[in-house]
Parts: sequence; structure tokens; C-alpha cells
Amino acid sequence: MQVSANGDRYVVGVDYGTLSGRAVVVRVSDGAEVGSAVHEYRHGVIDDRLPETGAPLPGGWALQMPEDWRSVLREAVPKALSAAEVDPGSVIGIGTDFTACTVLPTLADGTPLNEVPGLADRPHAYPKLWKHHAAQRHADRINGLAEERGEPWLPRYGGRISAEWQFAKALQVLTEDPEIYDRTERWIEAADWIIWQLCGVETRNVCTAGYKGIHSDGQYPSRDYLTALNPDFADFVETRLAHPLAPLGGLAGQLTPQAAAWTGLPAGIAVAVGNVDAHVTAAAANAVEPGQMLAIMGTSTCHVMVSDVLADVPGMCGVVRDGIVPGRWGYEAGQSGVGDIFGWFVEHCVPAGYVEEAARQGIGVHEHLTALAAAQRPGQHGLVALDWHNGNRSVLVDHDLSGVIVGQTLATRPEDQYRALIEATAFGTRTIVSAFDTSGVPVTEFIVAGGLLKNQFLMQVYADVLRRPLSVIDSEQGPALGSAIHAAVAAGAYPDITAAAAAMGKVRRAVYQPDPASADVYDRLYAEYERLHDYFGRGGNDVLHRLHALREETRA
Ligand SMILES: Nc1ncnc2c1ncn2[C@@H]1O[C@H](COP(=O)(O)OP(=O)(O)O)[C@@H](O)[C@H]1O
Ligand SMILES: O=C(CO)[C@@H](O)[C@@H](O)COP(=O)(O)O
Repeated sequence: MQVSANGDRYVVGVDYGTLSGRAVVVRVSDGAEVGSAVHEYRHGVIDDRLPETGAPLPGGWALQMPEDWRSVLREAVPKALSAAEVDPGSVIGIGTDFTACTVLPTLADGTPLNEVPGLADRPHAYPKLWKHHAAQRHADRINGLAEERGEPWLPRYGGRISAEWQFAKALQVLTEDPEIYDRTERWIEAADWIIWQLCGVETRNVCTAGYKGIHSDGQYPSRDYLTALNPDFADFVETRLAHPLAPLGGLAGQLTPQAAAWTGLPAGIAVAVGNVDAHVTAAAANAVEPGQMLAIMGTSTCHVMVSDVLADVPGMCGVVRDGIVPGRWGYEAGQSGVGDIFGWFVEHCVPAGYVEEAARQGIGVHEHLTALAAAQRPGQHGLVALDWHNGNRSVLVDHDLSGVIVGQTLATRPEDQYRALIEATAFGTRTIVSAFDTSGVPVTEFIVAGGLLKNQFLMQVYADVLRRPLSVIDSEQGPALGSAIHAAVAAGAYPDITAAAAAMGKVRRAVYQPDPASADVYDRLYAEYERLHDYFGRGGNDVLHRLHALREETRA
């Protein structure tokens, strides 16, 4: 094992986000981040037209391009190494994390179907990004049948499987393009596909299989159940998924000469088993003890927490043995839209005068609206909103729901709505935290990571709405740092993730304290949120579903 001139050893973590991939070079001894680089995906999120043909995509679709992911290895990793000014020979391992469930059909050798000659014009040949929401009716069918048959795995997923998960997406392929389904030799999470690119062998990790792949108590849904779903789906598990599952922090293999040439790293170094962006971040924030809930807040929010207790938490995404750290139960819940909602508002709902004023002050529109919103007292805008602009992942698990804002008058201004949307996402998080608190897995510490940390006003709103202190990760590259920590374990530098997280993870405790007076007002607003939540989300008024159906019908 090589080391640098001063004896330091390094690992590389690569975080595959929704729009870009980030690489960070990290010192093994203490987690110091010594260099990083970001590479934007050329095609970003493909949700409008297929790049090859320009053919329009239906509503709810979100695809990605595997070549964009390889580019991150070719571009971001060498740049991070050069920024770090470390000898590549002192790097002992590489780890990666991915959005999930981002899943793709491939040939038996891992070639993505969209790269197979003659298939580039077939939308179903492309990877489906986590936020591909066009499989809701398949998820509904999966849930309905599982409930009817009393499938044992259903409670492990909060009673409902999400349209984002891999069975719903695969069933959509089978139903809408059976030929592409037939050509699919492997159906694989991007989290595992990228590892295949790095070390040349197929591996599958317990995390994506457990949460997004309905692999529970050692098995996928039965052949009998899949046959009942659709006889042509009967052998889906055996033919396209089946593979031994590898533990998190495990060694997937060694970096191939080809991947070494892409990255500038030495061939033969350790490649860690694939993992999910949210789950690796638990190690980065050293949030690996029971009761420590970590919220990774960016375009969406994921909530992850380990526990020694197995409980059914209504509406959670899943509870998986070894799903965050080996030896413990790992819980996940989430909100499908958070930063994306603020991004949508900034892009589509702000008059030119605000954009000009932000430019005049030399700040972004988010910062301008945040400053105006922060000058208000809680409740002053007279609004309450539902944060469902990208559907609801927890606790309702329904991607056909949409956003609601109540209380607008002629005096309502953009900053009022921006603030109401921030508060709505905080109320969504409170709903999730209380689902855990009341299900026997109480949240004892709330820790935040992710891009939204930069909005301090937003953080204070969350502390007030949750009425509890917020700890924050002390890194701007949480997932990439977490991947690097997994690489250090895979390379044998630490005995396990917990030990590596203690040495390399970074957290600042109780940085935001709740303000009791604000919290009192938010309690009243939250009570309104809860009423609207149940009215629009639990059948009190099905208007959001009817509007969704009408929109789809009209588009068709
Ligand atoms: N100052 C801000 N306040 C609130 N939201 C912001 C701000 N700046 C950017 N955003 C939103 O944050 C999201 C990006 O978060 P980030 O963590 O960087 O991305 P990702 O989730 O893809 O890793 C975008 O959806 C954007 O609209
Ligand atoms: O769902 C998960 C993880 O389980 C995320 O990958 C997904 O929400 C995308 O996260 P980002 O918003 O890109 O950070």
C-alpha cells in the first residue's frame, strides 16, 4: 500500500446527484477534505424530450444518460486530485453514492440499453431517474395487490411502495414497451451500475435492494405474487435482479485499468460497494447512533436513522436490516420536493422587479426572497401551504398529489409565498418526525446535511417548527465525504463504518435553537397544515387526484 511523502493516505468519494457529480479527496486519518471538483451532467434531467430524436416525453418522466455519469469519473475525479495536490499513488480506495431509485435496463455485460444500436429512440431503454413519477398507477397496483394478499413485506415499507421504487418502474417498462423489457438482461440500480464500471464486476448492495428493491428478510417478493401482478413479470427477480447482496462498506472489487485511465487513480485500489446518497451521509455527519435522524436537504429531503428496534412507521420509505450500517436497522423517509419547490417558485413565480433588485444587490433571487421573508414575523403572511409540488413520499406515499397554497389576498407578495413554502416543507418534516416519535423509534437528535444548509433562515424555521435544536454536518460535501468514508472501510483502513465515521465524520451540535415564541405560532399553523394534509391527502376531498387525471387526459 503506497502512502504520500508525509505518510498520509487518501480516499476518493464521488457523489452522483440529480444534476451533477462531485468528487472529493479525503485524508484517511481525520476526514480532511483536501480537494474537490464538480461536473455538471451534459444532459441533466431528461424530462422534456429524448436527446437522440427530440421526441416529446409524457408528463412525469425523468430520465438520465449513463454517459454523463462516466464523464464524472473522467472529469471530476482528475480535477479533484489535481486540486488536492496529492500523489495519486497515496489514494487507497474509491467509493460512490447515487440518487435512488435511479435504475436502468442493461445487457448481461452491463451495457445500458439506450447504448445498444437501434434502441436510442426508445424512452424505456434509458435510466429512470429517482424522480421519474410516471409509474404511479403501477405502484398503486403493486400496493393494492400486496395489501389484498397480506404480503409480509408491505409493513416494512410503511404500508405503501413508492412509484419511485424499482418494481413500479420495471412494471411500467413491461406494460408500455414489452420489447425493451424482453431485451433487459439486468435491471440494476445506478448505484451498482457505476461500481460495475469501476471494477468490472456486477455487485449489488444491501441498501438499494433493501429500500428501493423490496428485498426484505432475505428475499424479494415471491414469484407467486409477481405472477399475480402480471404473468409476464413472474421471473423478473430470477432473470433480471438475482445476485448476492454485498454489505455497506464492503469491498466490491479492484479498480480496473480502464477506470484507472479515466480517473487518474492507480489500478487495483479498493472500490467500495455502491450506496445511496442519503445513507452514506449518515457516516459523514457521524449520525450512526440510534435516535440520530439525519435530514439530507437539497432538491428533495431524505431522512435516515438507525435503530436497534424494528417498528412499523406508517408512511416511511422503508426499514432495512444493515441498510445504513451493518448490524442495525436503518430507517428512511423523505419528501420528494423541497429545494425543487423553492427553485420552481424562483423560476416561475417571481416578477422581473425582484430579479432586477436581486441583481442590483449582487445576490441571488433565493437570497433576496429569503431576506424579505426573514423580516416578517411567523404567521404574518396569513398563508399555509402543502409541500406536494413533486408529490408526497412520506407519509402519504402518493406522487399524484400536488401543491396547495391557502390564504392568498391581493396583498400577498412573492416573499410571503416563498416563506409559506419553506414553512410547508418544515411542516412536512414535522409530520415525518412525529410518525417516528409515535411509532416506538423516537428521534433524539435532528441533524441536517445538504445544500439547503446555506439558508440560515430556513434552518431557523425548521428548528422553530420542530421545536428542537438542529445539529449540522460540518462539510459542504456530505455525500461525497460519506462515500470516501465507505472507501476507507473497504480499503481496510478502519474496521467498520462506525469507527470510520467517528474519525472522519464531522458534525456541529445544536447550532440552531428553537425560539419558543415562534414555535407557538408555528404550532397553530401546523395544526392548519395537518387539517389540509388530511383533507387533500387522505380522501377528504379528492380534488388533487381529479385534477391530475384531467391533466393527463388532456395531455394525452
Ligand atoms: N438560498 C437558497 N434557499 C433555498 N433553496 C435554495 C437556495 N439555493 C438553492 N436552492 C435550492 O436548492 C436545491 C439544490 O440543492 P443541492 O443540495 O445543491 O442539490 P442536490 O439535492 O441535487 O444535491 C435546488 O432545488 C435549489 O432550488
Ligand atoms: O431518495 C433518495 C435516497 O433514498 C435520493 O437519492 C433522492 O431523493 C435524490 O436526492 P437529492 O435531492 O438529489 O439529494
